[in-house]
Amino acid sequence: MAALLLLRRKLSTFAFSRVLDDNVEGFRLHVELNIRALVGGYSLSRQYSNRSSAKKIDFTDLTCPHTWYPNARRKNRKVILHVGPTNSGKTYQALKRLESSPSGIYCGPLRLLAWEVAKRLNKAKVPCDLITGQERDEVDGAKHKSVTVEMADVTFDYSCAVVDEIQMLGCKTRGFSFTRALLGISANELHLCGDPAAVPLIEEILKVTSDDVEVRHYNRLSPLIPLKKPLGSFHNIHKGDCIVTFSRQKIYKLKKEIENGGKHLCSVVYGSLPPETRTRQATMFNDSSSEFDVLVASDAIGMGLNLNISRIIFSTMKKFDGNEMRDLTIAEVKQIAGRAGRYGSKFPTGEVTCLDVDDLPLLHTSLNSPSPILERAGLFPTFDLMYMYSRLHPRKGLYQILEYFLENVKLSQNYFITDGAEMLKVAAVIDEMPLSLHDKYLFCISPVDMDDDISSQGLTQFAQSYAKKGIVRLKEIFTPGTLRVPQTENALKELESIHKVLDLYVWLSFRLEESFPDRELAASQKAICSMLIEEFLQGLGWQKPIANKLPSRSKLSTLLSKDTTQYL
Ligand SMILES: Nc1ncnc2c1ncn2[C@@H]1O[C@H](COP(=O)(O)OP(=O)(O)OP(=O)(O)O)[C@@H](O)[C@H]1O
Ligand SMILES: [Mg+2]
Repeated sequence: MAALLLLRRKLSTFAFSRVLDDNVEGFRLHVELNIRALVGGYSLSRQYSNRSSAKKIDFTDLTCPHTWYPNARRKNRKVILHVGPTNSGKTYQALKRLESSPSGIYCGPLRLLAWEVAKRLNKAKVPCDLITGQERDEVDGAKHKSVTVEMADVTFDYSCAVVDEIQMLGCKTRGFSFTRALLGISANELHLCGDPAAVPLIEEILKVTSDDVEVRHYNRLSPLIPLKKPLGSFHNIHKGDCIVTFSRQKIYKLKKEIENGGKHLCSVVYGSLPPETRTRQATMFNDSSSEFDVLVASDAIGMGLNLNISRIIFSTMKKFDGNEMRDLTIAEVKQIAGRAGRYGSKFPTGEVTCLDVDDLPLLHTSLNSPSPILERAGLFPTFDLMYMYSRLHPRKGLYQILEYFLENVKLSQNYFITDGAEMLKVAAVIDEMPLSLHDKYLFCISPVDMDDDISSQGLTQFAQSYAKKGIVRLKEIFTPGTLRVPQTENALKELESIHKVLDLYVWLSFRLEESFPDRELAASQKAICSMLIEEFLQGLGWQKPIANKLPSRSKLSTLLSKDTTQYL
């Protein structure tokens, strides 16, 4: 951990899984602009102006979340649900509409998808910004935006909006961001793409809005064949195969094993890999002139992505979900299997199988069953509700406020409360610091991984410095020029964590610009981290000489010895 200095405070580890992505933009706009938000039919500003009547408001009443979005409620939105199996052209049709609209927004669940859509629109001469928690790639004259769903702006008026993978509104950690997009985006046309299992719930939720809802059903565009035979041995791997497994150790083990066979080089994609590395690994696999013709991946590839995969091979049908090992759900199996044989790709007929014969029955039954109907959508109290509540209870810290809301919240039958465990972990650490409620909240929704020691210590350090001095210089915590190519898998994990800390700095720099002034340095060091990780990945297993994949060693060492943004 040579690169991270002054990380003094060790945090206790928690058993919860990773929770929140970035949704601060939405919340901040909420605070600034949503003073007219309606709670249970009352105007919050009117009620709030009078303390005694404010006391009568039950801020934990979340039974009418559609009233939180006055802009969308003023519209008579035309909502089109594009539903069907994977690879049926749902996103394609919605994007065609987006492309031909005078202004619009695409909201996706993954940075990779937002990136793919921005690239596609710009290529089609429709200028499109790419906005994620840690990126603002603005294009001259753009009236379109491609964003990760947490960044959707619910105060802006669009001609057309697309929310992809809408069934994610049932996700226990990120569901509320999809619900917010569903209820809050103000657009003439709102296109929702996803699994048919979400249709009844969405229709029910939208009964209380004045939207017109139309459902369009799609069929698969090209066949997906579930094989009766398992792979059996890695000797049977061929070009275009993607082996799916769920732990990073297993990913590296499989990559080594396949590469040591001497026939194939493997790209890898998994969640904690820096997003830019994931993008490059996926691009390398997709590129038919590249020697990386096999993919080893986790379920990080499982949603909406168009990759040149001919066959998906499940190395296991079980996954650790933060608490226990469990079988993959029907929806997960279908999503992952659906990456094989994408229409219009090099492999238009897809195949799917397992490594082990014992796993085949679960694969086959999952592929033949409909996904269970979604019963409820995620919801989370908005910052302004918590803020109003805090004004009446000034002694309570953010932890107590969050806990109070999570325990007392009232919901209609269409909703469940999103898991607040990650936010509570952060609140427990920063509540004693002299920070405003809003700043504390901001740290709570930042993309910190509190289960990762280095990442959580980074957050603590940033919050402490910010509380004490109001300005956080990156060099206080990080020494540029000390990053090295990892030699072991542990060193690799450490580098991934350092990347997360740098990523957190960039994220904070977009929200507290003056207090986190070293965005460029953090971004350049992030880029170096991902190159070093890729260098490590290339050094694994069997080696073929590879031309021009990365900067040469000498170029890399020049990069490492000075601060640069050259590779951003
Ligand atoms: N009408 C079409 N003409 C040409 N290409 C198409 C057409 N429809 C779909 N495609 C292509 O087929 C592939 C799959 O389409 P798309 O990504 O829209 O499927 P999807 O139903 O959204 O799948 P998923 O559920 O996995 O997200 C994409 O590469 C897309 O560009
Ligand atoms: Mg799609």
